[in-house]
Amino acid sequence: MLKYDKDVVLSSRIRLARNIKDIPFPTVMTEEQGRKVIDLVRKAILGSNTILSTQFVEYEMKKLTLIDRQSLVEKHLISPDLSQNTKNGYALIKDDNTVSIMVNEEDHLRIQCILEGLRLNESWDTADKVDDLIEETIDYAYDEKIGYLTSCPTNVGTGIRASVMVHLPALTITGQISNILNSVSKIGMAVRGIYGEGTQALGDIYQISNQVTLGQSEREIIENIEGVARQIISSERKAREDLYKKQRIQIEDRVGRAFGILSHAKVMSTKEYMTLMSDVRLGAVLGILDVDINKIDILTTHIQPANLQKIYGIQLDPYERDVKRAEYVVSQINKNDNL
Ligand SMILES: Nc1ncnc2c1ncn2[C@@H]1O[C@H](COP(=O)(O)OP(=O)(O)OP(=O)(O)O)[C@@H](O)[C@H]1O
Repeated sequence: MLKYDKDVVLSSRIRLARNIKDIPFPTVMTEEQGRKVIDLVRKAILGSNTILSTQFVEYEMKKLTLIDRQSLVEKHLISPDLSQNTKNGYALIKDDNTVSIMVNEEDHLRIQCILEGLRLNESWDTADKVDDLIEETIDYAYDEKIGYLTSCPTNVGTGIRASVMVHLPALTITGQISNILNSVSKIGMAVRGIYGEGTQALGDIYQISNQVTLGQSEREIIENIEGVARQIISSERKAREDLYKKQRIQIEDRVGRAFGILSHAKVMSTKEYMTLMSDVRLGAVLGILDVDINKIDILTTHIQPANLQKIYGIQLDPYERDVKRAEYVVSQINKNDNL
């Protein structure tokens, strides 16, 4: 069994939405108020007397190139929305990339902690600590009865979104996926694509999170998502086992073909990579291929458009990117010790 159920769960994320008392929400605040929010958050973290003050790096959206901002999105360190806010968007990101504090997104603060595998409780503990540190110097907009006040009513209360990013190739191949996702939606969970709201589920990867933030404690919300994640993990594992038992040749053929293309292609779009990667990841978990899934997951981040251009250090048009992507994937796949 893989550590933290990584055969199915790529990562766990906790994010907290917070606003500062007496400053209007980002949608209606002035530029000066936006600046003030940044100053307060900087002081709360970088000016604190804790080890955290030395571990965070600041990123001001307006000072970053489009590729740099896009790369942060591709690494899940900031949201697509924040990357587009070149007026007063700002982020503090921990040097090990596990914690990001997004400033002037939909709310003044979005604190997120992402860890590999199924580790929602650990992510919560970390996000909670950062939240407490900020609260030492900042007064949050908080109502005794309702809880934390947020820009969008769906986040009011605890302001928490707990999510898991899951890889579900076998449920997809066997056609059980729509039933599973429908039942998940029916019990009040949101199902999103790999880059969050409004994005596609590329590579059979889905993000499942809570919709409700009010009337339940943070721990209860986390327990619910964890419970759903555990059920999905066991359904996916069962589907993988059944599939491999009943259609051994077909699965080996599918995995082998995907690996063949990934190791020999000359031109490859992100979408094609994601489809093939899903089969190779499945093949690795089933033991058909001797490939480390941690390395596949790193490769999946590296081949995204902005990250690829950062790796090559040049700006590339879409076709050039497809050529370089194929070149990069082939070099990494064939580097056996590395993959
Ligand atoms: N479990 C996860 N692992 C890695 N990244 C995640 C995970 N869940 C969400 N993300 C990333 O966080 C970013 C924001 O996602 P999303 O829009 O779903 O969340 P949100 O900011 O909490 O939502 P909202 O603004 O709707 O309240 C996206 O880039 C998404 O890929």
